[in-house]
Amino acid sequence: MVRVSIVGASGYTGAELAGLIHKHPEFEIAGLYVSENSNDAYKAFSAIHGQFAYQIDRTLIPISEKQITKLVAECDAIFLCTPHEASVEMVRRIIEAGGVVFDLSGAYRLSDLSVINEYYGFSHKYPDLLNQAVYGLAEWNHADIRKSNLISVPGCYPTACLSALKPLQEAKLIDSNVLPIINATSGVTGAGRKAAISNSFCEVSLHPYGVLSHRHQPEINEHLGTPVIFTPHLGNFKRGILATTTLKLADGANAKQVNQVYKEAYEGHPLVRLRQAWPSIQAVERTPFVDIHWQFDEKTGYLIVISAIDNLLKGAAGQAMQCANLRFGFAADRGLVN
Ligand SMILES: NC(=O)C1=CN([C@@H]2O[C@H](COP(=O)(O)OP(=O)(O)OC[C@H]3O[C@@H](n4cnc5c(N)ncnc54)[C@H](OP(=O)(O)O)[C@@H]3O)[C@@H](O)[C@H]2O)C=CC1
Ligand SMILES: CC(=O)N[C@@H](CCC(=O)OP(=O)(O)O)C(=O)O
Repeated sequence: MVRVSIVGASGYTGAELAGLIHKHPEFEIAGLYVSENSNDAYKAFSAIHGQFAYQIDRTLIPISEKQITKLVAECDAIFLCTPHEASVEMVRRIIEAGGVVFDLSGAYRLSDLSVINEYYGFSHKYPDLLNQAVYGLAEWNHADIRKSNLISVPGCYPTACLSALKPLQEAKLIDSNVLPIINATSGVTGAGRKAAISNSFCEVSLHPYGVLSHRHQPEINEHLGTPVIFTPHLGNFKRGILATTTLKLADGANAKQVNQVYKEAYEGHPLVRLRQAWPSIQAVERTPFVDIHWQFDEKTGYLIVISAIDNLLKGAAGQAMQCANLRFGFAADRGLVN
């Protein structure tokens, strides 16, 4: 069995991951951790996440950045389900101690230090590690994920958007003179478990945020290889993301070519479902899949692509599990689909 520890296990993505590992035939939980001064230190994991009562009988252990190194000797891999700033330092310590880390935060997803500073508001101290990090978009980077000790798991919106757009970009079917426009809506778990006025029950309706300034725009740009306009929205539901992209196809490109590139890109990748109907959040909620469907308008030359994921699964814990499967030599979907 592959023994793994989860830091940030009281949070939403950490809890999902604990659930996935608990039922995985090849992995087992070595330990569940929270921060040094956490209000949840020494509480039972299932006291916070009641769905795991009588299933995952574990205590949340507090851990400091400095103590993280000791985990490396006690398990085969560490998942960081922690805030970006906390991950920066913990990743460095794990890698220096010879460990394997799957970081769910945005700390190691971008390569340009000035872009990190602009969008995350801190200066990154470890440019060498940024170069070493493999971006864990599982269907696209599986060969590198298998060999890496530092896997940076993509953000939730980028997973939905890149899954929809990469087949077209790789096949050069997008008109490079017209930026793809992405409008995406997320459920409130996307913002994490910590209390905030903007995420409280009576404040959430359906509204845009981070317009022209969200950190996922440079993440999509970098890993797609072409700039986009990305506008996120918050919706009044718990989990899921639906992303609608409107883009102009390159001159001469047609519907048949589009169908073919999607088919070829995702042949043999069972967690991507090329649907014959428009995706919905209901169809992906609590599943590890990304659903994609598209339609070409011959009159205007524009293509509409819609993708949907569960932000906590394909957008976070599910994809982290896919990466861990690949890194430890299992099929990408092992333990994720029955
Ligand atoms: N929610 C989502 O849909 C997605 C989230 N992500 C990213 O994944 C990470 C986790 O997100 P999410 O689960 O939503 O966040 P939550 O706020 O729900 O959970 C964060 C967890 O980290 C712990 N934590 C905070 N600071 C530290 C620290 N210094 N050391 C150790 N543990 C710490 C918290 O516990 P405590 O503070 O009590 O110690 C808690 O367990 C974030 O970086 C987020 O950006 C990525 C994709 C999707
Ligand atoms: C609804 C909501 O607030 N969503 C989060 C995205 C969560 C996520 O995937 O992203 P990171 O790992 O990059 O934080 C946001 O917009 O900040």
